[in-house]
Amino acid sequence: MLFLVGFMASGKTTVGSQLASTLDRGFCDLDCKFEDMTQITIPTFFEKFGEKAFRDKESEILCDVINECSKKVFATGGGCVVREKNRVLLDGQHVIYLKVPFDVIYERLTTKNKRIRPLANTTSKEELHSLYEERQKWYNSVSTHCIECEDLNSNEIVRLILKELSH
Ligand SMILES: Nc1ncnc2c1ncn2[C@@H]1O[C@H](COP(=O)(O)OP(=O)(O)OP(=O)(O)O)[C@@H](O)[C@H]1O
Ligand SMILES: O=C(O)C1=C[C@@H](O)[C@@H](O)[C@H](O)C1
Ligand SMILES: [Mg+2]
Repeated sequence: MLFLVGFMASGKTTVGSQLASTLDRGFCDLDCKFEDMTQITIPTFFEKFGEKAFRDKESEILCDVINECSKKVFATGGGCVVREKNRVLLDGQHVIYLKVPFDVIYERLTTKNKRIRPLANTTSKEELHSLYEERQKWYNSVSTHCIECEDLNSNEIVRLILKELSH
């Protein structure tokens, strides 16, 4: 099992699916799995049931996939590392942190990919920056490999990950 962690819009879905096909493995995006299982979109789930209920379900799904022990590549939700329980679950797994500077993230969130994100769409740039800073310690602590993505394209990031994993 291989997990990708990182802030919203850091490239987990893009890089994860490319990495999975390069490795000839299955790919699973845990945000998509959440929506498949609950039959409700994440923004609507947040609206109806709130963040705590979202985090409970997110944890349950992470626990299930870890117990399944498949060989897939998993893209986690950006806030998956917030819960201590999830950080413990990820302990012992191969976890890749896609580290992207905040300015790049912010640019992507506001221009490139305006997918509705409950925590990004209603938050100011300053608040998002604090959230980004607050989470750094958790992304760092759960990850076995940190990839400084900077301005690399997804092919280059996949290549770097493969190099890291071969060590
Ligand atoms: N290396 C990259 N260089 C430039 N743009 C990228 C790169 N990786 C991803 N992107 C773009 O950034 C946006 C966010 O990427 P992606 O959806 O893969 O991130 P994510 O971490 O899965 O985000 P989230 O799950 O929060 O939606 C997309 O528009 C994607 O095309
Ligand atoms: O950063 C976050 O807390 C989130 C990121 C998304 O991937 C989703 O999991 C959800 O919108 C919460
Ligand atoms: Mg994603």
